[in-house]
Amino acid sequence: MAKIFLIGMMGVGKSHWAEKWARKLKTGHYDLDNLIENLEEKTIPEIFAEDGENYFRNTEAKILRWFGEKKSFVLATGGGAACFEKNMEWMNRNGITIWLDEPLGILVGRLKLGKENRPLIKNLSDRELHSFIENKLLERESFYRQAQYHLSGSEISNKSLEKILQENE
Ligand SMILES: Nc1ncnc2c1ncn2[C@@H]1O[C@H](COP(=O)(O)OP(=O)(O)OP(=O)(O)O)[C@@H](O)[C@H]1O
Ligand SMILES: O=C(O)C1=C[C@@H](O)[C@@H](O)[C@H](O)C1
Ligand SMILES: [Mg+2]
Repeated sequence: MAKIFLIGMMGVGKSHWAEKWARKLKTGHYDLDNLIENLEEKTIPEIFAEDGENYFRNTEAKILRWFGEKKSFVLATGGGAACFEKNMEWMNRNGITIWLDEPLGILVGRLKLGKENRPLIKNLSDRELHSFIENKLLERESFYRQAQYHLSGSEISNKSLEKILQENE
């Protein structure tokens, strides 16, 4: 049984790995962004546009705390979740936190193809996207660094997950 919180920048692969790793661990796989959308019955861009980012961040923090009760899961948080409402401290007290990290070029390349569902980058040109992500990484790094584990590039693997789990048995 493991309580795993995946954190890191948008596009790094939190949703992708949460699904894979939950299947491997035969446990529940959750995505904080999807849970917010289901609760609000709106897409994330709609929530940002109609209710504002503050409302989104409050809802994100509230739903995150549901995981205090759960015994086993892999949760993909949203890209900003670690950086608001003392969420990082809370996750560190309530499970294993893993920062997934990829070089800027990889993030930008992936995000170019997936702007529509991400309100913070939806209206940016490709050139603006590059500097936006670069600045956001600088702004957020001090939060992400608080995670118990930091996996970067090729370190993001099943093998690393197994090692982390062994250390936390
Ligand atoms: N290791 C990988 N190899 C190739 N493509 C990947 C990999 N990880 C993620 N991707 C692709 O990159 C895109 C972004 O991944 P994903 O949605 O998992 O990111 P995220 O960290 O959950 O982002 P967000 O914070 O915006 O929810 C997706 O299209 C996904 O399929
Ligand atoms: O990096 C962010 O602030 C965000 C990332 C996404 O996962 C969503 O939570 C939302 O688009 C905001
Ligand atoms: Mg995601």
